[in-house]
Amino acid sequence: MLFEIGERWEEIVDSLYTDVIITDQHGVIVYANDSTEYWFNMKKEEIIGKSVFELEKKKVFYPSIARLVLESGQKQTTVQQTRKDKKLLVTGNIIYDNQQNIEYIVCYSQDITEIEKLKTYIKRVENELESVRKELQYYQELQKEDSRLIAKSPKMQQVLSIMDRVADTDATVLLTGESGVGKSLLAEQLHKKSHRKGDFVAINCSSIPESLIESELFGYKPGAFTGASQKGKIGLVEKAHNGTLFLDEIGELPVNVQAKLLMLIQEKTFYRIGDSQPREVNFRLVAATNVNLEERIKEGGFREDLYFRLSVIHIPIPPLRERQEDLLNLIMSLSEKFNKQYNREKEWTREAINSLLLYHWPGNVRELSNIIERLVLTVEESVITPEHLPDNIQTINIANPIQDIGHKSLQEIIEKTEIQILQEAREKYGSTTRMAKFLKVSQPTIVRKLKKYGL
Ligand SMILES: Nc1ncnc2c1ncn2[C@@H]1O[C@H](COP(=O)(O)OP(=O)(O)OP(=O)(O)O)[C@@H](O)[C@H]1O
Repeated sequence: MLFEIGERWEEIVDSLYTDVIITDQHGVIVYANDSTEYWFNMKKEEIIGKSVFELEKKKVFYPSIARLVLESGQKQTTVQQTRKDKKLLVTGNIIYDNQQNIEYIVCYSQDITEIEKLKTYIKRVENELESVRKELQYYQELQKEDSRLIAKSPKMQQVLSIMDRVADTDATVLLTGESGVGKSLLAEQLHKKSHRKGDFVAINCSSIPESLIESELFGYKPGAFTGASQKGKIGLVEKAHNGTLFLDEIGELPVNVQAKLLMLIQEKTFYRIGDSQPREVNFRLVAATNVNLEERIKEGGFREDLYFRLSVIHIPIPPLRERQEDLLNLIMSLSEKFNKQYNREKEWTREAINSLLLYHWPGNVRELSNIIERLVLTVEESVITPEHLPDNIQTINIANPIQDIGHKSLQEIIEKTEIQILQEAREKYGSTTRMAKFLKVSQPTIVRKLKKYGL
């Protein structure tokens, strides 16, 4: 038996949470259910008899769905904003008379305020997630670089702490130190930590012929000189725009180019060769050298004013022999690197490592890296022993150290011998208490010495 709605249909429609509005063919509201009062903040009696055009104008709701239906002549759905700041998904449907003319428009809606809020929230969270992801990626990259850089010794920690403090400034940095101490690697680190958008552009001033260095740095205008490219050339200075320009071996820069570099640092402008138009650039300058620039100045090979400009932040990098604490880590990390690179699984005897630890490394990390690479690559046996090491890297014979003095100072020999004895005592006795008893010193002395040598 069919359910008889009869006159109770109004009661039923009023009980809906959804608002229902019916207009005539002119957009005049002829019916509104109870929910309408809540959504539009108006009494039903105020709504009924009003034109949707008028209510739309007063922003009771916007846009009017009935208007959209009347204008298009067909069913419409849209998102509507009410004056209670709600968002409704409204649909307007047409009821035709017998002649197929529009008789009524029935409009009903669904509250999507929460969905819209949720959408905005999800969008915001997605954006935040994206920026966190980017930041994480940045720090992972940095950590990858950091893990390449072994710098646990107090002296290197001091270097890193100065670098951290100046990284995001524009200050020019001068890195000095013997060849192979890691100046280029540190310059690259400085760029990474600087958050500069541009590239890290490096040039080794000693590896480019004097006649070419100016055009390499500053570029030239098309056809600027005989043999110049017809297209002209962008110099490294321009390539480093918004980034870092690293001038390695700055002591080798020809004096005439030094003058141009000085102008560039002071005025942030330069001229391409053959060009009369000044160009502006913004970069961070990092320079490095293993020569004594002050002596170069005295000899007339380096401009003093440029030196003062370059050394705003002067960071001396200590030689490897002054960072004994890093040595073992470097040996381990470099052999892991080359084992991986050449698909080898070479191991070291304790004696071979001892010999490396006792050597004074005049060529610094580069020399250490070259030797480890060569040994990992060329030793046939799976274990590297002292016999595989180059002749100049030999353990000091404790029984007769005088034979192995070479060019070492007494202090160096004492330190290296002490390291060797400490290592052997630890191997044999294990605990610092037993080591102290055997070596006839106090246990705190043993602890202090182990710490001093990073053992
Ligand atoms: N602290 C370190 N940790 C790991 N690797 C290092 C470290 N220092 C230097 N190296 C490595 O040693 C090699 C030499 O370093 P780098 O070229 O930076 O030295 P440099 O001081 O710039 O030398 P030069 O004055 O001859 O240009 C590079 O392969 C570099 O990656």
